[in-house]
Amino acid sequence: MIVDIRQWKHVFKLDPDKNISDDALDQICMSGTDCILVGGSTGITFDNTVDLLARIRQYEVPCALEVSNREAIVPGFDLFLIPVVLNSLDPEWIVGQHHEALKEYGAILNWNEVVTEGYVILNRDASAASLTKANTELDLKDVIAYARLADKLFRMPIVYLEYSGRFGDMELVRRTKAILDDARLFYGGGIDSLEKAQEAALAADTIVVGNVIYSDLKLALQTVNFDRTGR
Ligand SMILES: CC(C)=CCC/C(C)=C/CC/C(C)=C/CC/C(C)=C/CC/C(C)=C/CC/C(C)=C/CC/C(C)=C/COP(=O)(O)OP(=O)(O)O
Ligand SMILES: O=P(O)(O)OC[C@@H](O)CO
Ligand SMILES: [Mg+2]
Repeated sequence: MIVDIRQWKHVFKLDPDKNISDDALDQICMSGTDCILVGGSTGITFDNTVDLLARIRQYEVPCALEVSNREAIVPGFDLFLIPVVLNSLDPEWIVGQHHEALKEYGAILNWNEVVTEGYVILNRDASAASLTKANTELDLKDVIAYARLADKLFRMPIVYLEYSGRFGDMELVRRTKAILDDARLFYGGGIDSLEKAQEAALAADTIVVGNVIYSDLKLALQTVNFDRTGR
């Protein structure tokens, strides 16, 4: 399947380390979201990723893997999204893991299926922030410089402002999107209602909805229904 990230406005992120019933998965996959992104920062294994992929593949919705663990690179996804944590203080999460993975997969992978994400993690309480030793004490100028670094210097197709677990600063998101020329701005964190989805969708290009799927499925499903015409 050919998938174009530039068409995505709404994405559900499913965590292979969390349980989801068949009925809930059915509703997520049939919700009208643009893509199911499979990923998480901890507890991701080859087995739980394969299991989730097999279940999602019963549906027509595009399905991408956000690679967070070299042991859990599973073939068969439509696309592979590769996070690079630009504000990590540890090179392991900027190039280290990637370097190791390319020793194994570099010669065989289909580069048309690989998309790099320039992550800026802004919630210091997120597990991804502690795992990657992200410097989350950033002001607007810092974030914009990281966004330009991703967009102009490294020509990454995605800048991802990550507040995982908390709803972020929409003014910062809006101002970051405004300086991007080519990259798409992904926003994720704390979207747990239609109102927040609407607000985030006005500020970013693509909104990512994760945790609320597991805490309140009904509210999660409502996030798909924001007005797409005003942008
Ligand atoms: C044959 C075949 C399968 C071919 C394809 C092979 C392929 C695509 C190879 C890619 C090669 C490559 C360069 C791989 C990169 C390897 C890798 C492990 C990179 C590191 C990625 C990284 C920086 C991970 C750190 C964690 C992170 C930023 C994860 C992103 C997702 C995220 C933030 C999820 C939030 O998680 P959650 O659990 O919800 O967190 P909270 O609890 O805080 O909410
Ligand atoms: O889980 P939430 O807080 O919705 O965040 C979504 C996503 O950005 C996590 O990587
Ligand atoms: Mg999560």
